[in-house]
Amino acid sequence: MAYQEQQLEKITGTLQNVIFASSDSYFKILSVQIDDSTLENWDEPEIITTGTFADVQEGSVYAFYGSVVRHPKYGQQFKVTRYENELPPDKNGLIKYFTSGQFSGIGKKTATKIVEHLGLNAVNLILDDVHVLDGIVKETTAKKLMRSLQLNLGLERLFQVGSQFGMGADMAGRLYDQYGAEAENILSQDPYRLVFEFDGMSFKMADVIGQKIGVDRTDERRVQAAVYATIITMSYQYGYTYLTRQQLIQSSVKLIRDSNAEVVASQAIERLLADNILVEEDQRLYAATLYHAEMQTANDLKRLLDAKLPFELSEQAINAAFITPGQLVLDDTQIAAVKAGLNAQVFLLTGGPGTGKTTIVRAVVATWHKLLQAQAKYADNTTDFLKSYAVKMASPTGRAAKRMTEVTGYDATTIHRLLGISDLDEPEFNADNPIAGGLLIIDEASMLDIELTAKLLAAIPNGMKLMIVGDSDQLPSVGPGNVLADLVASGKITHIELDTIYRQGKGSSITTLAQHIKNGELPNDFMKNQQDRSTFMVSHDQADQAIKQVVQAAVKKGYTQDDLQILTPIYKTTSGVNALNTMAQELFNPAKPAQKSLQFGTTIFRKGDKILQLENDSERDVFNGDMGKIIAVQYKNDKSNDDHEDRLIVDFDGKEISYPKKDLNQLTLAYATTVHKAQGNEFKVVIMALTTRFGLMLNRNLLYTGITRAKEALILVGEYEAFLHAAQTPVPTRLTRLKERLQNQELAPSQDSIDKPNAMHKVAENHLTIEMIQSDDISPLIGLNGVTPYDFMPN
Ligand SMILES: Nc1ncnc2c1ncn2[C@@H]1O[C@H](COP(=O)(O)OP(=O)(O)OP(=O)(O)O)[C@@H](O)[C@H]1O
Repeated sequence: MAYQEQQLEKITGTLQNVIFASSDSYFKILSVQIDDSTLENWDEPEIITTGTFADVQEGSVYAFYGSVVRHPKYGQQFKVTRYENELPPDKNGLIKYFTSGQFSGIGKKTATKIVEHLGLNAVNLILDDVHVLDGIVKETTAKKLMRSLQLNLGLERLFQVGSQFGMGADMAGRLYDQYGAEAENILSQDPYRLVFEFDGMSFKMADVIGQKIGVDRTDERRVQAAVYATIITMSYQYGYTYLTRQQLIQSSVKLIRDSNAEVVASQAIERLLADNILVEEDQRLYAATLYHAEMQTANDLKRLLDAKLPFELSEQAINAAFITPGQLVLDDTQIAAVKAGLNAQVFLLTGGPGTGKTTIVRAVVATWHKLLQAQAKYADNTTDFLKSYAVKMASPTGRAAKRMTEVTGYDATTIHRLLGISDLDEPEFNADNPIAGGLLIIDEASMLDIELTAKLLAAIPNGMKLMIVGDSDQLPSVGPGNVLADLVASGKITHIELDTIYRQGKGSSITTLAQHIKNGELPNDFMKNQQDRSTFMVSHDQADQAIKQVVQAAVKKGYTQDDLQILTPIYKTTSGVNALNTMAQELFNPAKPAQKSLQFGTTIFRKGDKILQLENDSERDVFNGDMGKIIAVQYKNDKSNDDHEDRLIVDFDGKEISYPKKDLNQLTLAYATTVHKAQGNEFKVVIMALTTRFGLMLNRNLLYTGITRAKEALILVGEYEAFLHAAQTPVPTRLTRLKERLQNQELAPSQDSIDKPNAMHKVAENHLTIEMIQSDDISPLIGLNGVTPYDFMPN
């Protein structure tokens, strides 16, 4: 810390009162009476002091280190970098401190005894080991004293210990929240443990601490953390569910940096296997969570495929109830898709843009409801019956869910919400508490990763039909797994691919382009401008200016920021997300004089800005990829701001969400986004930038996903070679085993055919085949007395 000390001023003073304490961070504003200070130009007896503080006590004396800053509204304040509780320097003072009322059960006699036995360093000795009080005070008093001291001083000490290791107060605060008093010990004795347990602790950070405290490079705790960090990082970076042993060792060696690294890495793998942190299967090494997710997905699919259906709908029953949306004439594949959607226990529907996926979903939902309505009149309780067999619809993104609701007229939600997943807890709906309904339709399935899929499938009860809809040529999920492609490739699940493009008019040449890209080529007319597609071929260095001109022209034509989306593969470079966002913000929402704004990192947020949510936040019900608009910027001193914190209010399709400044890391400007972040969203106009500078990012699925986000017009900017290279380059293979598990039936003995009861199964305990046959062949349905196949037909 000495290196900072030279530039920092010091104030020793008594905390008079806490003017403000943030409810969700450790930020506080204090009024401090100065006893002593190094400040040269300060004549006032008090100073307003701001910073990150633990549970500081009014009336206590502290030493604050920091500097005087000028607040635009409130003038000069002392901004604290670190602080210490100035414990009284003599025995009498210390006795007074213990009897100040902060520590219940300690009177003058006990306080004197403690100070006499433990001396002036009593507080630190107690914090280090409560047993120093053995024989001095009763065990219960000792414990209480320890707890109060920890509350008052433990976090404070952790801030200091953390700062020695270059750890920010925010992280130290989170550590304290998770481990309490133990945090300091963990940091200074076994920081590598945090790589396994603490969200946000990278191996690199733990290693900085580990090296400072002198942990040997081949120490097994260090090596195990390196191996674990490697498998997790690679799985999430490349989307793998497993690594080969050789891959894992080779990559771990780079972190371990020791001549003996290969040997110790192998030993660490064995240890991690023994501890069930890794799982090995046929020379493949999995992080246990991913192994179980993959296994569970395969098991649950088999369970659903094997489960008895509550009823099967005959060809005739379906034909009779069949609803075709919008008077269309469906082709044979489409008709087969609707029937499979109604009948197959698990059904996969894939197809490119404009091939009719949404149309099929509409037909399935409408026909299902018609069948249900007809059947409901025979149920004991119509409402319960309709609820038990209702259609549920969900999608990985909020936007896609909203679109499903719009096109079908029925409720759709995010998968997170459907399952009741909150950030830390297990999902509310799971194998023991399954979701209810008769038919579940999942859209945008290309975005499903293996972990979410496992959670989703676990919560589906036997007999509930599952229809999975997606475009398998889009980018695979951000998280590990290659779920949609693996399901299709397994050949074990009823699958229909729609390949006739029906979209006409605006956006139709985009679907044709998509078809070519899918085949690994660019069409001959790629460079020829169409009514809905144009190309501006420029070098990488000119691309940002070209995009600027296109945006300016679009703004002139009356397109809004909602209509238009810039897509590019990466964040950095002049044609990356960051630079293009700054450029587009100036065009769509330029700064006005005296306008409020909040800065986070290098981003300046203003009212009216288009923004993107970067992570799942189930508490606020916003998810990675959701787009919204800033509708208010509030300063902490605004009269209307009761919370006294700087914040943004963001509107997500009618849902208003408030972000205190410390949560602004969840948001970014969204005029430009990566293609990955745009998956699941659609826009009227897409401007997509690709240049050869984007190198390894260029692949077919990226280009395909980007251009298929455009509904009405597509403008391609960049280098022809980059577009061609992307079209010709298949997406890198992901190491996953879901396909093989399904094919080889490598399924663990499971509770496959145990029926999980839910409301629906009570009705459906007996299997019913609804056909145009004599009712003698039909088992009686509990609660559905008198049902005949004719009841499933239209009136
Ligand atoms: N058999 C058909 N005959 C005529 N038009 C059709 C047929 N099937 C679908 N369409 C029309 O084609 C257009 C695209 O269909 P739809 O929106 O269902 O496709 P999609 O696969 O969901 O596309 P996207 O993934 O791009 O949303 C719609 O306007 C739809 O009405």
